[in-house]
Amino acid sequence: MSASSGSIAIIGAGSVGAAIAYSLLLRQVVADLILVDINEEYCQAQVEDLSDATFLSNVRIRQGTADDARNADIIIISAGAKQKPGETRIGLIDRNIKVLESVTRSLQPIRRDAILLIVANPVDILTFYAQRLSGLPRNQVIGSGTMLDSIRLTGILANRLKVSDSSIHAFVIGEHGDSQCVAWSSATVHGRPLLKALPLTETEREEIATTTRMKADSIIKVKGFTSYGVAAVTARMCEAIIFDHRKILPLSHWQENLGCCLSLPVVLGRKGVSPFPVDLEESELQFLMQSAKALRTVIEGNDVNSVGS
Ligand SMILES: NC(=O)C1=CN([C@@H]2O[C@H](COP(=O)(O)OP(=O)(O)OC[C@H]3O[C@@H](n4cnc5c(N)ncnc54)[C@H](O)[C@@H]3O)[C@@H](O)[C@H]2O)C=CC1
Ligand SMILES: CC(=O)C(=O)O
Repeated sequence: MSASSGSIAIIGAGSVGAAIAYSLLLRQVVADLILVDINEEYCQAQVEDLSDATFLSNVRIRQGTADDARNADIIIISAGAKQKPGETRIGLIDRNIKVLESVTRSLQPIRRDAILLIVANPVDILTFYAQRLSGLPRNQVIGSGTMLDSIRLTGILANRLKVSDSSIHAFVIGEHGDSQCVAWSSATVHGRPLLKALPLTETEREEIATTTRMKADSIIKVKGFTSYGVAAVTARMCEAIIFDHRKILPLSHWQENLGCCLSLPVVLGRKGVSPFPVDLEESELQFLMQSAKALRTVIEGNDVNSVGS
């Protein structure tokens, strides 16, 4: 299989950026990958290491600058601080908003049809500010959001049902963080309501939702970071964009009615995201409202208020 002729720039070549590059390289999503990092020596070493794997694909990988990145089809932002064990994603806001400001400034003038993918945390808040700072249409600035949580949830459910992950459609919605919730009412297994195929008590549902929500914390506690899951998720997003798959995925995007960015299912293709309606039960809607309120509180209560306004 050969890669499409496009290019993807990854800004932030740490554990996550390198894992994303590796996934894109193996999946041959585009012909050219550009890695950019403030730590140029480290970035060069990551490129050297990754280039030892390019014999498996037709992808070229190189170190670049913001000038190179601004002309890419997709620009991924994985630059920023990561959580220490026990720290919340929201706790990263002060450090990572500064990184985002500097990165988005360096990307100007940005290609008008570029898609900006935000991966750094807190991803929903940073997606909101990246929309403001980049000047791109909001549908072209997307956060990886709860797609990773949804993959984690699907894995648990598939295990219980002893079926493949791909037979299950189940979404985590809201914040990629503590206020997220599972949209149980819309979950299906091969088209059948999931709760019919797998009757779960309220307590069991709560346990599954908690395990899903806490998975990153339990990994970070031991190895200090997560990278492979979000890398696979980002590669899938890039494929959907480059090949205009119009895949329905739970991603962080602008919510006009809620005044913030959070995850609900959207259609993802070459032009970015477009809405896809989802039916939620009243209790799920309440959770979603609470999640939006939690995110708005961070935006309103922070001294990042003036960013890009
Ligand atoms: N959305 C998600 O599901 C996930 C998000 N993350 C987030 O991804 C981010 C990166 O995590 P890691 O790669 O583990 O951290 P890391 O510390 O390994 O790498 C971060 C990189 O960003 C670079 N950087 C910092 N400021 C920069 C700037 N102004 N311009 C260019 N590069 C800059 C650093 O030099 C470093 O190489 C964190 O915010 C983390 O919380 C991590 C896992 C999953
Ligand atoms: C770190 C993070 O956001 C995750 O693995 O979900």
